[in-house]
Amino acid sequence: MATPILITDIETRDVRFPTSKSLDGSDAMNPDPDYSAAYVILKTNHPEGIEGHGLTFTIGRGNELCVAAINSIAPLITGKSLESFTKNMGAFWKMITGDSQLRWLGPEKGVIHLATGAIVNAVWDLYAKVEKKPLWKLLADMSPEELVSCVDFTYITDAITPEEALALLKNKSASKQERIAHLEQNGYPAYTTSAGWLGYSDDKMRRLCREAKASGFKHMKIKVGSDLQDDMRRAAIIREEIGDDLKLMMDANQKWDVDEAITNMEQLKKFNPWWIEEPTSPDDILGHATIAKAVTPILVATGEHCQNRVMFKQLMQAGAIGICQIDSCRVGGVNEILAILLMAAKFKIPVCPHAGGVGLCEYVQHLSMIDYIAISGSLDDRIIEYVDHLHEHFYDPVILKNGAYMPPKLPGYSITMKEESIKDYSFPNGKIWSNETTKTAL
Ligand SMILES: C[C@H](O)[C@@H](O)CC(=O)C(=O)O
Ligand SMILES: [Mg+2]
Repeated sequence: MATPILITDIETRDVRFPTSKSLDGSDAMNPDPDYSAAYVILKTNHPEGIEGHGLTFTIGRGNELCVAAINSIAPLITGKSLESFTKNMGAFWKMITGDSQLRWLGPEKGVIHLATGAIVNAVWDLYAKVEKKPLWKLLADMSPEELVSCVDFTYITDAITPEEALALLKNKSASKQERIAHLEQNGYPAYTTSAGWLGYSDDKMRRLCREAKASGFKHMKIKVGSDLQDDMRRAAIIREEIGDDLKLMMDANQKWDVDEAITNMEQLKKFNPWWIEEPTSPDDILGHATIAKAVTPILVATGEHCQNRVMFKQLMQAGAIGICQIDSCRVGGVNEILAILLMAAKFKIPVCPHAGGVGLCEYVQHLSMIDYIAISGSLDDRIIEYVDHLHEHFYDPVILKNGAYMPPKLPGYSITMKEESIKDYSFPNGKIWSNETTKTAL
């Protein structure tokens, strides 16, 4: 009998990139983000030294809280075998989120859930590396029954039951190989946000629009929500650069009240946006429904701050979203994402993941691919966000060809950061942060 693979130790790191210096990632609500990762490494006794890596994304201050929360969850998995989790991934997830004392900190929301995302994703990374498959392939090779068993249906059976999920997956099962072949040939379509960060000058925006168009993107997103006149001016510049053929999306990052969102979109609709993202508070389900009704045919998109599957369920049931933006670590990792993908497929809502952050592009490509291969079976109105920052810090960075994500080939969840990067960007003592010029510039 093979020796069980044990999780022998868990290491955590606080890694921060000073992106606020160049205003990369800036928006109306978050004008100076430092893209950061609460990073976790699962050490094992695997003979080849395989480790599980995961991260949860924050924008700087407070990253240390996520690291502390990861350390609080760590004893739940330390000393246990990988197999004890993988034999029933749904039970594994319930064990993590159901801890009777930690649960009080959420439940399933906020810092503790962000930390859950990092740990759960690290376990999936380890699982995929041990199986020598990229995560999307590990999931694609699972039977419908195995996929369903990864999901905790607690609180969502009024929207989808395990039996319905199974039927949905079985329906797509026979044609999985065709879709895998399509992805390997053409990739998964992407859109870029990199031209439209709020802090960029008009000249920079114009240059980046031209570059993005030349590299094959058919969709672009800009930030709105600061000052309406400024939003109109910037939208006009972008439309001038990209023409009428490319799709334009707008992201208000929760800046508006419900009525304000409706009146502002009345003005901004002249630029023909495909969707308005996070028009108001992420917790306001009925507010989103009101906006969605008022701004149609513009779609309402949200999800990057949607804390769990229950909120997604309500957004879908209320007809409040036209686009579902899963976030790989805001909710509790791969298991909960599968629950959301299944509900989105049932409600026929396209999933276009959020990826504006460090490592999020690396993560979400796997999620959209499994959605296409095994769950929704469709690419219609589905695109993955791409931001052109910090990929050089990962061992297996995303590969885009002609505006599409190519399926990752290396085993794991593509989230392993280079040791040198972890060391240099560790906060507050890494080289980058102890360097006086960095401090002065911030
Ligand atoms: C602070 C982040 O960069 C945020 O603006 C990302 C985002 O809203 C998106 O990518 O969408
Ligand atoms: Mg957004």
